[in-house]
Amino acid sequence: MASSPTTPSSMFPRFLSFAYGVLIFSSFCHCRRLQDSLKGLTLDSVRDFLTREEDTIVFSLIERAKYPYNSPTYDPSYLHGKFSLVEIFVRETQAVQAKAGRYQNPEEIPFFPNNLPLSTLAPPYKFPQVLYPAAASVNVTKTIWTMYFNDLLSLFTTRGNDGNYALTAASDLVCLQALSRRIHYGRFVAEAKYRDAPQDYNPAIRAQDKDALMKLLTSESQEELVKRRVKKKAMVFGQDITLDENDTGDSNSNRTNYKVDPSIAYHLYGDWVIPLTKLVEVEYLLHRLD
Ligand SMILES: C=C(O[C@@H]1C=C(C(=O)O)C=C[C@H]1O)C(=O)O
Repeated sequence: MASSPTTPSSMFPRFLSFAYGVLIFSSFCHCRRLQDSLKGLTLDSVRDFLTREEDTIVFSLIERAKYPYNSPTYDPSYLHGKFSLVEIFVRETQAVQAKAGRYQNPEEIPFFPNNLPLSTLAPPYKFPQVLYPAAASVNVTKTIWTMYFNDLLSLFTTRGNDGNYALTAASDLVCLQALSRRIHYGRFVAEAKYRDAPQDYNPAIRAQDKDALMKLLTSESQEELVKRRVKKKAMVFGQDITLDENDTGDSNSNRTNYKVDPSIAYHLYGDWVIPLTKLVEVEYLLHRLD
């Protein structure tokens, strides 16, 4: 028996139910995305954050590289006291920032938490609390401080002294804060990874097995991508721009002089930023079942 012909009018209800289905499905996806973005915590969203932080870090290094090393900034004897100019600058600036509410945001961690004013001028803001409270206090600011002054600074500044010590200290603080925010974001990365696969992480957490945790959270391909992208950002953001007489500014020439050597940016990430982020991830996960 021949089947009845499919007329446009008989297709219409089918089309409607199909469209309705698509609508329900897409609003379900939208709700999921909305929930995720409200929780702010998917591996994609934390990686987006880290990508944006790369810009801040590369720009902060470029700004610091405007000044030579300026050693009196770091030498306590320059002020005839116990502290260097940079340490006093950081302590006092962070105290002002604490008053303005900077450390209400769980992404922000001060370098010198003692001596910060207890009250803030800013009324409290309800930042999403997505971290596991017992694990949230992981803190590697001391390691970042030592790494920055002992290993990093001399790699991307020229030798010399131009007297701009206050500007130098101000640029150092911006670098330190950007590095610290990125590295301590490892807590959020770890939380996202844990929520994706608690069954994979729980045995290693119970055994307090740091090596197993390190293995679970490591993605070598992602690390390579990050390092190459940072190198490229240092090339693009830090190139000297010169205009010839007839240059409209549209062409991409003059890519040879960089304000910060792109391979230093690559190694900064490979040798310090990524390993410290992973250290933070491991330390966070060790307390994820406390
Ligand atoms: C941050 C992550 O975890 C690890 C650390 C990475 C980093 O610091 O860039 C990259 C890949 C992972 O080995 C991630 O997976 O994105």
